[in-house]
Amino acid sequence: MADNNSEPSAEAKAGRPFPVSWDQFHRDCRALTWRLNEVGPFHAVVAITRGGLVPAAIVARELGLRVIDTVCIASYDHTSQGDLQVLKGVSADVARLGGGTGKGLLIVDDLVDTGATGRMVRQMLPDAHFATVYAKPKGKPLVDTFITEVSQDTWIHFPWDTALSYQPPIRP
Ligand SMILES: O=P(O)(O)OC[C@H]1O[C@H](OP(=O)(O)OP(=O)(O)O)[C@H](O)[C@@H]1O
Ligand code: HPA
Ligand SMILES: [Mg+2]
Repeated sequence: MADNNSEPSAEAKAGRPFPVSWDQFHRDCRALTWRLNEVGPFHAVVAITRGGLVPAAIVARELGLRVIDTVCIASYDHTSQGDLQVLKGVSADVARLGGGTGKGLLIVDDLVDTGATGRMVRQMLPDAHFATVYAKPKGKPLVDTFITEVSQDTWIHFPWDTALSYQPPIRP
């Protein structure tokens, strides 16, 4: 935390860190796919970029899906949430596969936090199945299938955003 007169650091604002390794992420994606396998079959995967690209690749591999589209949305600059920007919507081919409402399509993202991103994609594809690997309580009602819930004051550190570094001992 910074001194009394200045803003708390981004890390402090983000609360508890929850680091996720590549191994853990892969295992959680596989667990998600086992659940999705009970719900499908799906015509195609729609990944919410960029974070959804990594689980979408793993889920698509496990479910034997080769049609993968993206919805490109940006809102966070590291831990600061800004206005949502839709940079690209669903492609015409995949929208047609989902009959215009997303029926039979699988939307994948790494997590829901406030739910703002998920809400926007649900408006585009109301009948699609929405899956995330992690969910915080505010966003959870928007998701059809997820694997791990973390508290709202937790910040998930994904392996593609982090690197191994020295940690000082708890007792100096
Ligand atoms: O539920 P919300 O509060 O909307 O937050 C969740 C979204 O935030 C992150 O994306 P971000 O906008 O950081 O872009 P990125 O995927 O490119 O990192 C994350 O990947 C989710 O898509
Ligand atoms: O907890 C989070 N971790 C990484 N990116 C995020 N975007 C929204 N919430 C998070
Ligand atoms: Mg994202």
